[in-house]
Amino acid sequence: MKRALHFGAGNIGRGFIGKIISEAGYEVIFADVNGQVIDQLNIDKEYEVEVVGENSKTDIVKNVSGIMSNDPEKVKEAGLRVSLITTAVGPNVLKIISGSFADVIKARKEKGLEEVLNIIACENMVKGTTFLKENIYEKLNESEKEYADKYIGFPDSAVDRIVPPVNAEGKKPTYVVVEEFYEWIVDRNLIKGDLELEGMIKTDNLMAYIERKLFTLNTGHAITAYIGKYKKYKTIDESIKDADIRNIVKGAMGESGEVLIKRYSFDREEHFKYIDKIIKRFENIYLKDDVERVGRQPLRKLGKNERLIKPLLGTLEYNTSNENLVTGIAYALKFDGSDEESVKLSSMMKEKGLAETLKEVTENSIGEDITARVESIYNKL
Ligand SMILES: NC(=O)c1ccc[n+]([C@@H]2O[C@H](COP(=O)([O-])OP(=O)(O)OC[C@H]3O[C@@H](n4cnc5c(N)ncnc54)[C@H](O)[C@@H]3O)[C@@H](O)[C@H]2O)c1
Ligand SMILES: O=P(O)(O)OC[C@@H](O)[C@@H](O)[C@H](O)[C@H](O)CO
Repeated sequence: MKRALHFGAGNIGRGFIGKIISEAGYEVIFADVNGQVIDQLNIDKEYEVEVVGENSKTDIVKNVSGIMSNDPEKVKEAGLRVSLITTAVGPNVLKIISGSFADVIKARKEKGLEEVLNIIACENMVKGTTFLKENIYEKLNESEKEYADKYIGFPDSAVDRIVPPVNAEGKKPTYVVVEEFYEWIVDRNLIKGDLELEGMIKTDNLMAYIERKLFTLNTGHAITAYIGKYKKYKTIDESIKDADIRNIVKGAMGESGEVLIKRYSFDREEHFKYIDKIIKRFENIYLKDDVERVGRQPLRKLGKNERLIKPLLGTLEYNTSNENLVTGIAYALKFDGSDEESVKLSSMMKEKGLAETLKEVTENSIGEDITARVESIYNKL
């Protein structure tokens, strides 16, 4: 049986990527720092995935096990036995785990392995695998880099499935609830060997797909969360039902859409159908997706290559409208989530003020005009 190693046995790891890989006939070894989940995977060797929506169903994912990600020997041992390594740990964690990947590559070279290994980061970021590869290569010497160039593929990917955290009474810590929709798109040109997985779409045009997903779904999702939290809604489906929020969210997705249509020559009618389908996904009452989860890590989400600022910069490039995106950014700055980055953002806003905070988190990528417009909306909240 083919084997795969997946870093991040969280929502997406178990609810999407690990499930797809297991159902493609692989044994899946999960690596995580969450001992409770790892222990449960090793006890049961399977876990339950509830697919919720109009046609709900329960799937059992089999042939799984777990190792602690911070046990270098276990990670190296697993890395020698697999042909595929994937991640879903969060963009901020990729740098932290890059050393484990470097150790696996060194061990495979020492052992003289000539089988190919594909490494795919399945994160909400543009070119996550390329970023991971850069961090890995910093830890390799010249001959190890030559080995990696020959035998290791680093294809970038775009992942899409809404998978909220769940604490269901009487369910195991490995139980996960997912929506029906899923889309995993991988850059065909960077795959080594013949990686064929049912449920994985290979493309020559990955950037278009990554930007379409991140700057449509995640742009709208974030703004739904930020305004929803401000208006004291708990879940995404409650927020998107609020007509004022819906108008701003659809407006922002449309503004970002105009940029994507110009940049990638998307068919306009098709793209706006894609937007409508995503809004319907936000309305899924069975997901009970918390606005806190969707708004988490606002410093990351206000980054210049991220879901709010990158589309806004596109509107400046193409001279198209952006008032809803600007509104969304103002609400993002108001987000009082409980995660570390939200707490940091709140203290930055208190200590430095809006203009300085925006300048820092967006790496000085938006000018004074936009900042003034954000500030004027922010001050009325
Ligand atoms: N949840 C979704 O709807 C969704 C959908 C598409 C993409 N994503 C992306 O997938 C990634 C993971 O998101 P998630 O929602 O599954 O988050 P999550 O918090 O549920 O899962 C992340 C997992 O990584 C683990 N982790 C942290 N540090 C680690 C380390 N050093 N080694 C191994 N594991 C470690 C955590 O313990 C956790 O289990 C993010 O990039 C996210 O943007 C999420
Ligand atoms: O995971 P994040 O923090 O980048 O963004 C939160 C959500 O928007 C995200 O997890 C979506 O549910 C997901 O991108 C859907 O494919």
